[in-house]
Amino acid sequence: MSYVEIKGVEFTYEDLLMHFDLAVERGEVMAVIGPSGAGKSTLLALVGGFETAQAGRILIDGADITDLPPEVRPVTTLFQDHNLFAHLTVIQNVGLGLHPGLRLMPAEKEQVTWALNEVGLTGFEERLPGQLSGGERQRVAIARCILRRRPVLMLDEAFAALGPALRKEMLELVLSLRTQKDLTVLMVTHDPADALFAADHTAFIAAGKVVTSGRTAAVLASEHPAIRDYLGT
Ligand SMILES: Nc1ncnc2c1ncn2[C@@H]1O[C@H](COP(=O)(O)OP(=O)(O)OP(=O)(O)O)[C@@H](O)[C@H]1O
Repeated sequence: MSYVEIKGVEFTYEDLLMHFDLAVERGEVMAVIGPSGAGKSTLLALVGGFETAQAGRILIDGADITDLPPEVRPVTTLFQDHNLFAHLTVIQNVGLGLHPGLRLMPAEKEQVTWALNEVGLTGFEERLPGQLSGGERQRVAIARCILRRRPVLMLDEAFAALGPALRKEMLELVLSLRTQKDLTVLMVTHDPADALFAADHTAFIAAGKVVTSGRTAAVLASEHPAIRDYLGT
């Protein structure tokens, strides 16, 4: 049995019927690529519980999570934007990973300090998001994710707005956290280079279905017309 199992999961938006089957092994990074509107974000939303499957089951570590509300799923998601509250300091934003209130007990503050250190942001505690670079803001959001201690981390084009060098740096951080914290990572990206760099396996999605999945290099080299079209090669 795979660590994450998405089995016959169906969801419809207007005229697009999506039907997903996908298995992700424990500790791997799986990239999800495919054309705009293919259903990549919807797939992540279904796993995260922000959308509810109309049919099929989602299992994580053997437990059926299909009907659980998002906050109790063993999953945390990092989006491209809107991960942080602009009026809250770094420490408050990260502290939200522990509980929804803003008053942190000393032991909680210690945990936040630990998480900020893990992402290389010691000394940034009292800044507001507006006083950080894009990469630093995503580091704050990652710190909150690791504080939530969920075994599955999902990235929805989380680094798409960053330049190539910074994107690589952020992916390196994710890879190192994956190893240290035994995370399983599902990562939507539009950049095949990101998939090649970070992902053991890649799933190619088109028109609401997983067209193919396998080793990243093999998927990117596939002769499947939809993949060649998408890559423009
Ligand atoms: N809230 C919504 N209401 C209605 N339709 C939606 C909604 N969200 C997404 N859709 C539609 O569902 C389909 C899949 O969208 P989704 O965002 O999952 O695609 P995607 O592969 O992530 O695209 P992109 O790469 O552009 O982010 C699209 O046709 C989109 O227009």
